[in-house]
Order: sequence, then structure tokens, then C-alpha cells
Amino acid sequence: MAAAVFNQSIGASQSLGHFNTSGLHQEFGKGSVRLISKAFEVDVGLSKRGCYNSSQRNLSIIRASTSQTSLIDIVSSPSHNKSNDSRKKSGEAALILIRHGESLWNEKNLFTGCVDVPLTKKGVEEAIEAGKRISNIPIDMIYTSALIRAQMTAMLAMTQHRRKKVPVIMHNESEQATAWSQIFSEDTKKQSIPVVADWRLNERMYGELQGLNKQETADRYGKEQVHEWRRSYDVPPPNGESLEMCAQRAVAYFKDQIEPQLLAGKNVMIAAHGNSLRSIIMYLDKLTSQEVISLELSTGIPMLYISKEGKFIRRGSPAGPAEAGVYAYTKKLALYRQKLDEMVH
Ligand SMILES: O=C(O)[C@@H](CO)OP(=O)(O)O
Repeated sequence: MAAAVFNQSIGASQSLGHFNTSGLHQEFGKGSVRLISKAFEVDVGLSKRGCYNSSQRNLSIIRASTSQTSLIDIVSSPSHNKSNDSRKKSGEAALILIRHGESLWNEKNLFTGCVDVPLTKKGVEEAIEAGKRISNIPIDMIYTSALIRAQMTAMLAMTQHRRKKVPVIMHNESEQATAWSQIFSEDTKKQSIPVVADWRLNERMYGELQGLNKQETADRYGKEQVHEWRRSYDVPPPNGESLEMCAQRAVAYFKDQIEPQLLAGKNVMIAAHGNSLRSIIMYLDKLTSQEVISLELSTGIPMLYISKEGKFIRRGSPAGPAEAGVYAYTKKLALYRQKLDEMVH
């Protein structure tokens, strides 16, 4: 069984370039928005530089990622695992990015930014569907923005996870909040996934456009002006954040808080927003400020990266929970899948 699963892993690696491009194109082509060809060009570029090549076929066996230290320790100090770094240095970790499902203001075509509106029923369904797609990928840590649409998406997605660990929101806004939300059972902690909510993953602050209708704004100020506000890299909307400004805080947060977890071998899911995730993808995929302009993300579609030795390898969007390729991205994930299967049967 292990050999069979591993062979699938090798196969998935060999056909990765093709899978990635067609998988993403299909996924993003279906929706109202899509991931544009620029990103594929970057994919090919990475492949040419060797990131997707032989190292993929030579994956070392790594511990199944079921162990956890104290949730509070991990969250209060992302560098907590530094002492384990040498053991885990050659490790890989999964990074899942999900843009929240459709919100009530997406539905009304309003500029939303940092206004905190919930998901629509369709958004709820998208989040559940996203959860099915990643239900076999191990998750040790969850990061969301401070906004309810991202938090709902993360929580709804986790209702579908096969491992059935409980996502627990960390409260460190005050000493009392931290003390009052402690868990006193090591077993229960092991069955929990810490969820860290931070404003630095919030949607870009849209300034005086927040609450305005996108179409009416285009009619009033012109299509070009609105496109510049929405998609240029460094032109902010009136009194709001440009993508560059959004990237400064979102990518800094990713580097300071999330990357150390990945380097320590923790599998991470981030549920966030169109523009905070575009900034993070710009960093992961080394997109230029020109290339990121045409990067569009669909609501509720999970995107998987493998973090390996400080590099990020884009693996596209898991097509469905039953698809072998989803589990066979790396030997570690294949072994994890096997463990889950053994638990069920
Ligand atoms: O309104 C917003 O907050 C964002 C995301 O929905 O819009 P845009 O796609 O224009 O960046």
C-alpha cells in the first residue's frame, strides 16, 4: 500500500507542471474571476530554475505531522520550535491559502475592504466545498484575518476535515483573555488546531470607496480610474491602502509569524482576502508588481503550496477529496493519507 501511494506521489511530481497549469486554469477559468496566464508563466519560470524538478522525486521520509506542542506556546511565540529546527530543517510543510467565500457585499457588488460583513449562503457553501477539497491535507495551524468572512470560511472548511481536530480561536488580546481561554488537558490540546486571527491579514483598506457600488463608482469616475484604484500596485484609492501598502503589512506578518511555523514543519492554512492573499502570492511566487496586477483569485477555492527548504512550490488547487493526486503531492502527505485510511477502515 505504502509503495503504491508513493508511486502515485512520484507520478504526481513528474506531471506536476501539466497538472498545475491545467488544474488551476480549469479551476479559475470556471468562476467569474480567474488566475491569469502571467502566473503560469511564472510557474514555468520556476520549473526552469529547477524548483519543480528532481528535488521533487527525491523526497525524504518525514515524521507524520500529528505532534503538537502547547497551543499557547506555539501561538505566543512562533519561534518556540527553534530548538527543534535542526531536526526539522529538511522538512516540508503544506500551506493552504483560501480566499473567503462570497460575502453579502460581494453579492451586492460593494467595495468591502475592512468593513466586517458575513458570508452569503453561497459563501457558506463555497467554504464547505473548499473544506472537502482539503479534507485529507493535515493542518496544524490556521491563520485568518480579523474579519468574520475569513473566520467563517476557515471554520466551515474545517467541519469537513477528516482528522476531526477542533479549531480553537486563540485569544491573546489581553492577559486575562489568554488566561481565561487556557486548555488544561494535553490530550485535548493535541486534538485542537490553534486559530490565530490577525488584522494584518485583513482585506486592503479601501478608504472612501468602502460601501460604494463598484459599477456606480465606475460610471461616476470612469472605468480606467476605478481599475487603477482596484488593480494598480501602488496607487491607493482615496484615503485607502494601495496593494503595495497592503503587502507591506500582510507579507511582513507572513514572514514573521507564519513562515517560522512552516519551517518548523507545521502545516498551515490561511483564510484571508483577495488583496491580502494576492500580496502573499506575489511573495511566494516572486511575481513582479506588473505581474500581480492581473492576478485574480476566486472566492472559496483553496490553493496548495509545499514549503520546502525555504522555497514555495505551487501545487495548484486540490480537485476533490477523492483524487489521488491531492494526497500524493509529497511522500509525507501520502503517508498521512494512508494513516487516515487505516484509521477509518
Ligand atoms: O471590495 C473589496 O474589498 C475587494 C474584494 O472583494 O474588491 P476588489 O476585487 O475590487 O479588490
